[in-house]
Amino acid sequence: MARTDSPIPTDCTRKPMSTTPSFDQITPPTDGARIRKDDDALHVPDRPIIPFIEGDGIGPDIWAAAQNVFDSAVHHAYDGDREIVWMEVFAGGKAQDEYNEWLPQDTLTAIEEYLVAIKGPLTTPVGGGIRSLNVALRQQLDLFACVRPVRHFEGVPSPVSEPELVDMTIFRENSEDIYAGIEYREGSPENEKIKRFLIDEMGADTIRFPDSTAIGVKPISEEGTKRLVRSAIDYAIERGHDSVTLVHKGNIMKFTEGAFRDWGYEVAKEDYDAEDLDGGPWQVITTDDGREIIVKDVIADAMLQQILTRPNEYDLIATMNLNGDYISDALAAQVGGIGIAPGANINYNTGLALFEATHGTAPKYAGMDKVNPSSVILSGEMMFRYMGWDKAADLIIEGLETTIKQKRVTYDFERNMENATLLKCSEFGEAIVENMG
Ligand SMILES: NC(=O)C1=CN([C@@H]2O[C@H](COP(=O)(O)OP(=O)(O)OC[C@H]3O[C@@H](n4cnc5c(N)ncnc54)[C@H](OP(=O)(O)O)[C@@H]3O)[C@@H](O)[C@H]2O)C=CC1
Ligand SMILES: O=C(O)CCC(=O)C(=O)O
Ligand SMILES: [Mg+2]
Repeated sequence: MARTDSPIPTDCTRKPMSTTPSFDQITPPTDGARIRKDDDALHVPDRPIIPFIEGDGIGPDIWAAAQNVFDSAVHHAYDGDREIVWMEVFAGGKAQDEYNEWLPQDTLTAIEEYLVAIKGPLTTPVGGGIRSLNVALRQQLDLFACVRPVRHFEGVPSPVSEPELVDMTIFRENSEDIYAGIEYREGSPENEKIKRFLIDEMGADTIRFPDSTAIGVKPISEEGTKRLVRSAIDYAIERGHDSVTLVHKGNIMKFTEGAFRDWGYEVAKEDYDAEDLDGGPWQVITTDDGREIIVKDVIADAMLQQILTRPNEYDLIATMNLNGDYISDALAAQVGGIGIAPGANINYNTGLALFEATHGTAPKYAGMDKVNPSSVILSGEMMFRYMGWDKAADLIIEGLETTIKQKRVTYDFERNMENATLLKCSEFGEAIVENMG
């Protein structure tokens, strides 16, 4: 049985609202209009204002190549009747320069007001310094689903023998888990306090080295789990997928990851009238048009083996934040690497969506015009589909597929391909444009 509240249908005909949000330092463009959502539909004007964050490290290189592809795809698809009105907003290094802050309020306001945005990667130091700006954006905007489709493009070199069998979409819970940042440094008074509480009051007797232990907390909630699993099931219903796999390590983390599994099955039963498959716990949902969607579960370590040995048995994956982070890079490697792995951070209730590449800032390649821009380009392709601009999205896929088949590729593919032509990041973007339609 299908719920009706998402994925969000689009309506490209309605007139935009006229109110303009106020900013400290940004002047919004006057020649575009806002995307907005009401009555569960996304309303996209012909000249939508879309905020973008260029990103750190390789961000400026891949953004320049991608923006060229996006503008060309829209122009080719709609012959000048539609156009993206880009609005730069700041986070990371560039925000330090512009605002002397890592994540200015202007940026959060812009994404909230304009509803659909796209970003490049942002740097996060390990072991100290600022907490992740990527995670902060997801948490502060409550973008609870990180949606990462992974599939193979013909001709892309891969470390596995049948990469074409990989066609999965990861729904990674984006707002909870150890990413909540509740952790206490070894030796700090807070750490001591929490350790004493655990040992003296809660009877914890398995902290192996209590005098030198850092502590982290892993919050997993019923609400957080259920809204994520609901989004995955709705997506499966809407797009014709045949299974949703709940991935967890519930045998060890019984009350967090184990509860994720149980709450996931509860959603299937309570919201979609699912029935036990062969006595359970697997569930089967029958959609309004008579299709069957299996909701099943796999333990996370086994899943990392299964995606290599039986990739064709998996379709949509719903999992918690850390598992999703690991699985998305591992799966991306099977289809050619994180240079070609797109993603989106979405709140399916509010419609707010921030599209972004799966990879990071790859600092050793920054400014070299070298890396593969496909990840952010395909994130834009997802963005166009989300907006209902499928013709532009189709042109991007056509341009990318043809360019790869011509063996004109960036270093990451060229090093593993016979007789390929090595292109710079910008040249690869231009080749995609040449090959559109
Ligand atoms: N969402 C985000 O903004 C994310 C940010 N980060 C942050 O990025 C920084 C660097 O992280 P790091 O762990 O080095 O991971 P990265 O993803 O930045 O890079 C790791 C490796 O992946 C390959 N790679 C990455 N991007 C591309 C690309 N576009 N084209 C081709 N190959 C690519 C390169 O491999 P090779 O050298 O083998 O070719 C690169 O050395 C950290 O601060 C991290 O926190 C990390 C992940 C996501
Ligand atoms: O925020 C970061 O630095 C890492 C994020 C990350 O790895 C991801 O989004 O997959
Ligand atoms: Mg990651």
